[in-house]
Amino acid sequence: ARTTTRRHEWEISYQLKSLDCVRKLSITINGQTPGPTILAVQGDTIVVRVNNSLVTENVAIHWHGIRQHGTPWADGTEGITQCPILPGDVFTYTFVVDRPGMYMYHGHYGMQRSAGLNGLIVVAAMPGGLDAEPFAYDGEHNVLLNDWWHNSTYEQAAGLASVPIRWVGEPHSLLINGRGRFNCSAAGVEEGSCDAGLPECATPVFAVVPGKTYRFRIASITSLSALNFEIEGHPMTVVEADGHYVKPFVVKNLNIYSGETYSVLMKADQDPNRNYWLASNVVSRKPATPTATAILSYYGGHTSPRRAPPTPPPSGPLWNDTMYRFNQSVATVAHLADVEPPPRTADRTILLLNTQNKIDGHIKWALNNVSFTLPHTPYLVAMKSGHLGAYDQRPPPETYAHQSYDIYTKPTNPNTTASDGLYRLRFGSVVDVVLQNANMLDDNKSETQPWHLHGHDFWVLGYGIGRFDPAVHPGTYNLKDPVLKNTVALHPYGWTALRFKADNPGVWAFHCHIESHFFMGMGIVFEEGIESVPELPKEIMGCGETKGAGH
Ligand SMILES: O=C1O[C@H]([C@@H](O)CO)C(O)=C1O
Repeated sequence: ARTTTRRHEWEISYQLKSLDCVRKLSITINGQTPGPTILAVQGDTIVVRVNNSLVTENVAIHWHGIRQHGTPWADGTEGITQCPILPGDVFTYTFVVDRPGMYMYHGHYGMQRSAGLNGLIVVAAMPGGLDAEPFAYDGEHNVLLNDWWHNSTYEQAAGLASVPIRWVGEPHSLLINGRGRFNCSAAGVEEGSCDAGLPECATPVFAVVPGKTYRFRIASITSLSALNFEIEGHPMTVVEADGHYVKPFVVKNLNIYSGETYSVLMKADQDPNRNYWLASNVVSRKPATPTATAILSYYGGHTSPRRAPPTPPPSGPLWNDTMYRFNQSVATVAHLADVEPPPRTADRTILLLNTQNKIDGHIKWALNNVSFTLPHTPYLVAMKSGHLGAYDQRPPPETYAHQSYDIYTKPTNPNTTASDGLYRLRFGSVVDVVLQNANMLDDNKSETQPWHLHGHDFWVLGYGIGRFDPAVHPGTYNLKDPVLKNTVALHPYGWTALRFKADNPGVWAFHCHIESHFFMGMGIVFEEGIESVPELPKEIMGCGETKGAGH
């Protein structure tokens, strides 16, 4: 079959945008946030020439869910796979989209993703190809969900690094396809900075033809929030998650964590003479942000497509109903047509205890009591060029005191250490990772963490609430039809078990997709097959110990 090379020329710049009607300095691509949607067909090569016009700020862009087989330098993770792109510089990302599905891209430097540097990648299946959809639909819509703050990400970062911490707090708005509606008459809105009449923040409208079936491709790029998405009066059949077809199941509303994508099918079979709400609500953390809405409108119906529906917008499930969300996680298994049974056993198991900790009074997150920091020389570059002093050579711990650690109480000694050491995996080996959640620094508090792996999809073997027992729980793993994903929820006080093959030569991040949590050290890095990575492009070098080696 014929594939295409799709070329994009992007200019990254700061602009004043009013995504929720409140003016804010935002990072844009060709003047837009969200950036342009990359449309492709399975097997296509994507070429994006990124021009950094941020003037005083570096940049790097990650292609979330794209595995980068053979192009590990194009993953876009600053400090891991490349040096940042300097102001005024141009960097070209070239990679193949080898699986159909819904993906995204976003900044992976500092907290730029939260400043607006994000967008969608939609990869269509090759018609009649091996990965053709095992379902039919008449039309499709894309939905990009986000959360949004009015203060700058620099202010947020400074707050997170302060003693005492100034936490980012709940978002000011939720966005649907980059649009939200802040209440301009609310307290604290600066005079003249909010304009409810701007077309930029007009409520999005999704139009459907009566009787037809639609595929909604839904992605969450939130910085913090777990969301619940609902189309009023229209049940949704979940058919895809993170680029893999799932055994169809019907939901009234969908829980979606940052970094996840889903496709759902929706039948336009309701009264066409009125409109319906699409609603996005915060779940898992106590909401302090109004519902984001869009409008579903039927073509030919006797109403204006912009008219507000006659009913109140769906408010979502109870925010703290953990089991409601847990059950959706468990229900997400592979479609018969997309079952790729995992290896029966793993060569190596890494148990990762997720804790909130402190270093010199600064609040951090740690895995097995190590809080992650990025090295100044990207691992990929350092390892290929023999700069072994560029990062901590001691491997981080494989496990924690899982028999004695009490996940239900706050850490007795919250002090932790920071490291930029990484996990080196034997090429081709099968690796299990079990994430264990625990109580945070405050009593009776444990939060959902969405974990994202670069360079691979992993099988989701199991979930539990409570303490993971390595002698018992592996016996309960789903080895029959586990779904392959790149992002997965770790529920409060719960555990999540994953398996993947270390078969993609390169260096890959595995981290919490909450922007501020990664900033606070909540991640690790894997290396595999570094010896078979070919000569690196010079353009990824030029920082840290490779100063002078770049362009
Ligand atoms: O990392 C976090 O910090 C805050 C809080 O624990 C401290 O203010 C919070 O809710 C997080 O998820």
